[in-house]
Amino acid sequence: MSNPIYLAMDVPELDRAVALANAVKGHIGGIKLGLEFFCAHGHHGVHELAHIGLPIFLDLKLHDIPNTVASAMQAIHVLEPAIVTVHASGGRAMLEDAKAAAGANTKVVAVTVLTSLDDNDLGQIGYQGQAHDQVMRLAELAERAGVDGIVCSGQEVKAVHQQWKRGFFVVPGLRPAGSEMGDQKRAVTPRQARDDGASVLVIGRPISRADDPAAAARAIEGTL
Ligand SMILES: O=c1ccn([C@@H]2O[C@H](COP(=O)(O)O)[C@@H](O)[C@H]2O)c(=O)[nH]1
Repeated sequence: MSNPIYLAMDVPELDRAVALANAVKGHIGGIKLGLEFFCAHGHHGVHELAHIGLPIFLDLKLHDIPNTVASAMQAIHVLEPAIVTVHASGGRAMLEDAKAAAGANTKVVAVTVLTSLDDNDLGQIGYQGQAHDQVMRLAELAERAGVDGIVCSGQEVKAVHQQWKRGFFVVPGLRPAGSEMGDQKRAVTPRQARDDGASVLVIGRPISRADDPAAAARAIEGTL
């Protein structure tokens, strides 16, 4: 089985990002580039990291009207990303158009409820009920719309996996036992997420901010 760990490359400087990727590449299965990286370094930055030879996950969390999201998907097609994120709450038509515009080798995954939100936060933005129920609802919408899978926390992935057997599940908000939560609120360990059916484990700060990122990545890999 291939290594499910994707390193979240949330470092602002391109040379640091390349150095970090080179340091840990033997212990990860892919590289996740988010908004921070893409806004700073664009296509050039993606090419620089693609040279390392690992799959690239563009975590752009696209969320707009269907035509705009489809156009954005076409614009990043040339980068041949393995995975791209869109927001499930953009609605069914947006999800369908995003999938139709993506390349055949790109998985489109829909972000359900950010792992930095808990039930209380959801109440503040007007959602009734619990994060778990909202994730399940949006997972059903994503499956019907024909995208490849969803992004959810490790607290929901087992239930989603039972409901959507062939789905592709990206799980961020992972924390090895004893590490700092930071802004993550629905966190589990990488091992638990993997055991519960995660396809991809997104891990950032526990590796990128470690004194020895390669040792941290190797230690997490060893727990899987
Ligand atoms: O619900 C979500 C969706 C995306 N993310 C992203 O994952 C990483 C997590 O980084 P850590 O440092 O391991 O917390 C980060 O790039 C987020 O943008 C998420 O955390 N939750």
